[in-house]
Amino acid sequence: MLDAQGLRKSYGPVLALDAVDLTVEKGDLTAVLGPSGCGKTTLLRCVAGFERVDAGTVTLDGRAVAAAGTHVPPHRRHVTVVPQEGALFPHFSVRDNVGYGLDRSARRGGRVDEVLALVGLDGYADRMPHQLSGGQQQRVAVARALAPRPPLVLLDEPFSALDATLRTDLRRDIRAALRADGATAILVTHDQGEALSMADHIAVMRAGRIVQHGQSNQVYEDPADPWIAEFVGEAMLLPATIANATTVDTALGRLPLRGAAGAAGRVRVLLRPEQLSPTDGDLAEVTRHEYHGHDTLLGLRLADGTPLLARVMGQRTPPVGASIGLDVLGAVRAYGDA
Ligand SMILES: Nc1ncnc2c1ncn2[C@@H]1O[C@H](COP(=O)(O)OP(=O)(O)OP(=O)(O)O)[C@@H](O)[C@H]1O
Repeated sequence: MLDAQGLRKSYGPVLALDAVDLTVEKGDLTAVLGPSGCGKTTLLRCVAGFERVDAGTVTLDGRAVAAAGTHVPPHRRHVTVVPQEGALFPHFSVRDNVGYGLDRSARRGGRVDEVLALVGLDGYADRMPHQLSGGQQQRVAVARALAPRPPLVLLDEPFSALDATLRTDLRRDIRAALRADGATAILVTHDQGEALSMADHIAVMRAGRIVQHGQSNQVYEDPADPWIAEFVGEAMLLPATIANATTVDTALGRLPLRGAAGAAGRVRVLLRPEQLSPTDGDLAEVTRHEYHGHDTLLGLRLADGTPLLARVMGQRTPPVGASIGLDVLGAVRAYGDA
């Protein structure tokens, strides 16, 4: 549905996009995930047509909308945007906000009620925006973006102004609404949890480039480099020595490698806290607890001083000061830049 190739965009001396490629299949929700200032919003604006690209092409549903000598303006790209805060028309009812971009036959055909139901706002059509909570306003903004069945919906940090509890429900409901409507969407976020819980695919962006693009679980389990590993979740990078093609020696013993060993010799391996499971033994000392309700992060220290984290469920939490052994679950990814 979207094929962007070699996008470049500078603002004076700042290179905001540096040869960005991004493809999104029909019906897919792709998160563009990256830290502040990496170019996410610029990428959205180039796709939507609010910015002209300096180089590269954007093809939407088979049609070139940006290329050398071509710049199709935003209203002719038919892409819709859900901004950070809904930007609803304050003097229009919910129905009129959602129906704004629709022709008369679509409005009469019940599309407004259909998309309001999809976002969980059955019965709200006659309210005014100021009679809605922040979360409900964002739901209306999503309904409005879905209503004309655009080729692509762009969600620009749509939940960032909402509190944490509300965000969780909204993510789930908006993901379900996009899916039920068969929409193709890009979600821009700097929130790893949001990207992982909502998106089918994640494109990780750093300093104007997409540094990894894959299925969400792949990006989390098999990050392309240590920076991505640390950016998408809690990561420990443990010094290790390649033992053979399939295993590596670490302070936690010999561990199976995920993928090929690559370079021989000294490496670092990626461990996630949920891969470490406490057992009987005296490999590590528990130094602290970080309680999260559904689980606890244990701060650990190995005999050589190496700090580690293990994520455990409540009933198995060893106390601070305890000596424990550690089982490592699953394989580890090695990085050759030790
Ligand atoms: N209109 C502009 N003029 C000058 N520089 C800009 C402009 N818009 C963006 N930039 C710069 O381009 C770079 C990328 O900005 P962009 O807003 O795309 O990042 P972002 O990843 O969306 O950040 P955030 O998450 O903070 O919104 C930044 O260095 C930013 O300062």
